Amino acid sequence: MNAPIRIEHVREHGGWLDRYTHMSASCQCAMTFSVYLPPQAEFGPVPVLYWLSGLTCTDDNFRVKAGAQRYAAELGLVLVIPDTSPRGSEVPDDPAYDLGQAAGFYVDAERSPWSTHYQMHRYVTQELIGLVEAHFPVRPGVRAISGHSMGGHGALVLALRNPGLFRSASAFAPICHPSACPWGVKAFSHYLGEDEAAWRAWDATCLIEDGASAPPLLIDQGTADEFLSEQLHPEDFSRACARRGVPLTMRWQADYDHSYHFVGSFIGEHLAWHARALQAAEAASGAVPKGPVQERTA
Ligand SMILES: N[C@@H](CCC(=O)N[C@@H](CSC=O)C(=O)NCC(=O)O)C(=O)O
Repeated sequence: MNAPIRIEHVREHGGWLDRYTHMSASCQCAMTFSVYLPPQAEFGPVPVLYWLSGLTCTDDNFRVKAGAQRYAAELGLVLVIPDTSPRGSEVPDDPAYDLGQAAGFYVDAERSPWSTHYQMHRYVTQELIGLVEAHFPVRPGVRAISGHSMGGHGALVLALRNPGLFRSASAFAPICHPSACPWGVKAFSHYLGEDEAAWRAWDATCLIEDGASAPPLLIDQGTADEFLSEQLHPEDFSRACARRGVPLTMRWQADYDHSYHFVGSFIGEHLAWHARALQAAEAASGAVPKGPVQERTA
């Protein structure tokens, strides 16, 4: 595995905010990601949190808008922030903001012309985790995941499809039931095809209904979110979790919208929650953690 090439190096909160590029075998194009290394990482490996961003984002939105690095520095967490899709002139795109580049939906596409490059699930769960654990000061297997909107859907689905890969998962205003909302139906029709039965393996609500096991889950949802009623359906996910006995901390945040003002207001609480969950999971298990190649078969 080739080492990623560092293209930015910025001092922040006593640590370093870096950006890297590398050739991705999964996505068959150059991919960019950011990493925040807290001060504690100078002295040895620390736990890591993967952040997945939403529609229209690159790795930049989270790192400049959420204010997470200050909390990561306090808690001793590495942050890994991938891009939201494959990129480049050779990568198929669509003029709409909710399909194609910046709208990868964290699935492994099965349909032409998308399937050659749009392998974001495999990219994050196998290639990126493998690369991070080979080249950065992270404790192998001590991983959490979080994300916003399309990235919240990604965080839930990656955790549910890959038991043991992440020890905790959280989301801000996630697209909880993509098979039942316009954003998800459009993306899944293009990336996965018209057979809706195949969508269930990429839909957090359906995965819970179909018996997936889950790490500790936390969701924050703003009550003034402009996308809430049409696109997000957190009540479907809550109901499925309740029916299947899956523990979920679902918090309704009065008057918050869908933006990074909302994410930034609660990111510190999410990172602290993950840090506690990672510590508890590490204390509870002496077992060798699972590697990135182990994946739930759909
Ligand atoms: N029509 C809007 C939609 C874009 C948008 O709101 N994107 C959100 C994520 S929505 C679900 O994934 C976002 O994170 N935007 C970036 C930001 O920095 O706020 C539009 O095109 O503007």
